Amino acid sequence: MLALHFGAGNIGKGFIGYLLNKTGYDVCFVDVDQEAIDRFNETNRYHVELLDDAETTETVSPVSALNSLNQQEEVINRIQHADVITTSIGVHNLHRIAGTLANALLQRITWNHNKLDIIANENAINASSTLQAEVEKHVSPEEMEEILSLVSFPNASVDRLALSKEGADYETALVEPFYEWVINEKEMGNHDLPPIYGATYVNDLKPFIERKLFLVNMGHATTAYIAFLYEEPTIQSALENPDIETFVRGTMHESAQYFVENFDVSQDEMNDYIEKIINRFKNKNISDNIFRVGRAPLRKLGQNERLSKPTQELRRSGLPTEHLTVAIAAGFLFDNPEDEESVKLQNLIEERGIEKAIVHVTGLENDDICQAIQNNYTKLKEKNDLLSIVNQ
Ligand SMILES: NC(=O)C1=CN([C@@H]2O[C@H](COP(=O)(O)OP(=O)(O)OC[C@H]3O[C@@H](n4cnc5c(N)ncnc54)[C@H](O)[C@@H]3O)[C@@H](O)[C@H]2O)C=CC1
Ligand SMILES: O=P(O)(O)OC[C@H]1O[C@](O)(CO)[C@@H](O)[C@@H]1O
Repeated sequence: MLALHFGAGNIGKGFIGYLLNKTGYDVCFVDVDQEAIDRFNETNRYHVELLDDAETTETVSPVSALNSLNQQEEVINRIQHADVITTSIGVHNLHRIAGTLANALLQRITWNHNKLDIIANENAINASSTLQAEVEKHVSPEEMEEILSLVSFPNASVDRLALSKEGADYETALVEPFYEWVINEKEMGNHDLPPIYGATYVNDLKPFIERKLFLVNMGHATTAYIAFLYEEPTIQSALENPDIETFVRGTMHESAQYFVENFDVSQDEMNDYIEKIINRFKNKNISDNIFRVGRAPLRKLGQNERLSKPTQELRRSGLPTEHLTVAIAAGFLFDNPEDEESVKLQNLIEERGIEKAIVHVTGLENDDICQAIQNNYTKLKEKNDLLSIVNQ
């Protein structure tokens, strides 16, 4: 069985490629990083090191790799033969592979009548549907209908902290022991293949992807943005400060109310989930740079994203958002000259002012929330004490 995976980065290697290999697939990565591609093809393997006390290491083999930029024909050929296609290239990059996919799928459906699932594993709501919409832009409505008679884009939620070693060590992915890959079975087209090892199949993905994005990703991004203000270099060093830990826990408890209110989940279950996440973040075997975790703040502060969406939903239900509006304000202060989106965000604030920037970036419509974010932005800038801002 052949699995074609776009994105040989942290999640590609440490999570998706690892589980596809365990299921019995030959994994072929498609990436744009030629050095990484060469390394895969030289050794046909890589290592996955668990961030546990034993530093358990497993080898993933056989693997191969192609370059999506200068090996188009080979990539198109593999898309036609693949049994499953997956991605983890970043949701903002999905449009970059859509043209190649469209071209290859049109060729594939003329001769290969096996059903195909294409699963985008990105931190976003319905990333596979986003990829489908991008593919749609490259074909006529009739061609898309033909493609969709054989090809499906099931949505998924992926949860595992995956990072790399310092320097360009293409051969080793570092991952926490925990993982959760949840796939919407109702949206799958091919039910004949063996289930993916370690994956969970559900009929309703919404509670899973939202729980992941609005608690794990929200909490992680919040820690990074607050850590930046406290000049802490890593998520772990930041969470050693009890004020930061208390604050991050506060954002999660606010967000959790959205789930208690809207899904079949109890307060106790949410409390347990929150404590597990905080312990994962504090894993003493991880040293996670805040600029990696906080990267791309324009995306993370966006309308349907980890911070703004739960805040909007909670306000709609009249529930508290005191912590979340501070976390959003901290996001607007995240200033990393090496991060393209952070630079754009700071320029936007400079050019249009913080008030307009908040509305523009978050899409939040409620005047009270926007005002609260703006007030908190000023207080954080003046270096007011974090917990006192929340309690004012
Ligand atoms: N690292 C983590 O802990 C987690 C990451 N994710 C999600 O997984 C996705 C990937 O994240 P990471 O693996 O951390 O990022 P990464 O930066 O380590 O890997 C992304 C890979 O995609 C490649 N890429 C970019 N554009 C491409 C293109 N057009 N064609 C082929 N390859 C391309 C890059 O060269 C890179 O190797 C993101 O959407 C992220 O939100 C989800 C859960 C956890
Ligand atoms: O592309 P994004 O959204 O920054 O996703 C990567 C982040 O998501 C996480 O899985 C959880 O917050 C982190 O490990 C990682 O920093």
